Amino acid sequence: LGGGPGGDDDDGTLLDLLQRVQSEALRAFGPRGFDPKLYVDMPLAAGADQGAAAAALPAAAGGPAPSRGEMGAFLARYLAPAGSDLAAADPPDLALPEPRGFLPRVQSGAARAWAREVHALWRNLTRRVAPGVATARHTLLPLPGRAVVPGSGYRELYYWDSYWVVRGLLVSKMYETAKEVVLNLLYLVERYGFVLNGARSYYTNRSQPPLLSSMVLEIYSATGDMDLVKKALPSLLKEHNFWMSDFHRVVVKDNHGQTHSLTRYEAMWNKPRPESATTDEQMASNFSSEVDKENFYHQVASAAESGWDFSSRWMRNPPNMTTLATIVIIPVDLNAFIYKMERDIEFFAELTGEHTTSKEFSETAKARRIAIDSILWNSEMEQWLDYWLPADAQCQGVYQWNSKSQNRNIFASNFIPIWLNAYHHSGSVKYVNEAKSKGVMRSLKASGLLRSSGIAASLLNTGQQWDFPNGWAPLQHLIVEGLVNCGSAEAREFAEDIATRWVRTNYAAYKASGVMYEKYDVEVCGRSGGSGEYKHQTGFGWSNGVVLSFLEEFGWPRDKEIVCS
Ligand SMILES: OC[C@H]1O[C@H](O[C@H]2O[C@H](CO)[C@@H](O)[C@H](O)[C@H]2O)[C@H](O)[C@@H](O)[C@@H]1O
Repeated sequence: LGGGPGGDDDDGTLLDLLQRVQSEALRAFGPRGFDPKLYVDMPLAAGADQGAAAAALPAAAGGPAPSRGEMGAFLARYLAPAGSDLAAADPPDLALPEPRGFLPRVQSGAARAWAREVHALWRNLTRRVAPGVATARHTLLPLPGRAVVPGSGYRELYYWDSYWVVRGLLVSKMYETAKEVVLNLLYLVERYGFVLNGARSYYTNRSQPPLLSSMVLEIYSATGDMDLVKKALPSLLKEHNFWMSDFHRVVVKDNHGQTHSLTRYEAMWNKPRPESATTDEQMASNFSSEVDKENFYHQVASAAESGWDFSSRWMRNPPNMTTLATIVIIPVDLNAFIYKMERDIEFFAELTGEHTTSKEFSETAKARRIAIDSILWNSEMEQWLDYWLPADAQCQGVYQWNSKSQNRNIFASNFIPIWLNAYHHSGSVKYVNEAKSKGVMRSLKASGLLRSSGIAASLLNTGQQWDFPNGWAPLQHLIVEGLVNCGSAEAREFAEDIATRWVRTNYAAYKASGVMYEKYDVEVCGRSGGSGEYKHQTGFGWSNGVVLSFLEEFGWPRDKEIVCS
């Protein structure tokens, strides 16, 4: 733990320096509006020397706080602005005002005008890492191609965000840019053995929800690009190995004596997250022993690997953040994503003539499907539930399944496996059959998650951002697409209803503020989401991708109102 597989030792010292800068900046500028990530994203200024910067840092911890002026002078002299090592890059395939064949079923003038604006936003989010960026002077990692970033303070490429970015780029017919995004992620797998949380040296200790194979599949389905499939397959096998590693793997024995392998999130890190070190250290001050602090940091970084950072989903005692227990939880969504990855690999291997691999992955996927159904499905609630291992689990042994260990709290993730419907390349096998889909739909309708402006992440308002009343674009999309793929008219109608609520709130917020948000408050149409450890972000890659996908899937008739109802 603590190293990160990138092994960029020289970068460790740069990060040490930037973390010290972060804590001194907090002392100098105060907590109001403080953005800890800003400081670890700063490159060394041209000509500045790291040793000299370390020596010149205004105050040593424990001494008097530097003044605002001293801190400002230090930053100006030794560090360059965050983001200055990324250049804006015109996407080669952004046709303005709209590409040929764009959203043919969007007939409402208001919806269409807005969709064009969202389409144009890809230009603001496309970047290229500046030439010569190297880890000795930058925490930004070099990438081979253009990156599409989420927005605001998220100025680098992110893993799971990229899936919805790619979906949106495909609606925008930006096939070349979509492929470049994916080639960057494949490069990260080749360089680090897995896709990093994001393209920064401080993200080398963890991944994010694994959706790379899904991105390749989407691009292949839109373009028939076999070159991409051939290039991707070896990296996908490598990525699969990463998720199958001993530390991610958990074995549970069901009540019939059958053992099942499933997967959990676990970061290779037990220190404060550099991008939020001041926050993590403050929370860890509730623990007196070093061991407890390290365990806490480990749970925090593992929650960040889940993409749900942070949520009552990972807390033993919500809303108490110090009770995070991420690594003893077998998450529903992670296992659904890996099942999908296994099916995709099966398909790609078949396409490229690697029949043995294809067969092997067909078997692996079948075993995971049985595991998900045996350990995570709850037939009484008609949802899939996260499974909690014993508190002291090292996850090395075999755990006996116990119905009481399923977490009965309601989260949007409990419904994500319906997304697996009809994603089998054969198109004929549904992950969830008709009767089960009906049950899941019934359960979702009764869950309390669906509010006037979309699906909430959870029912609990903890002040964390992946909890009530926040709704997130990826969660709406996975559920809506899952419902569409159920195949029944009733499911499609329900899906369209959720999509309509979501599009309206995104539209209203955009009209009021001119920006797309990272998340929205599902209780109030047009209100962005709040809470959590950082201030709200705009831009925003996955929100743009999801509204474009919804508009493509359902269209927007001339007479359908787009303003909040
Ligand atoms: O800086 C704090 C944390 O921020 C990231 O998480 C959030 O933004 C990501 C980019 O949009 C998104 O993928 C994630 O789901 C959000 O919760 C980052 O991924 C974390 O690792 C980081 O600690």
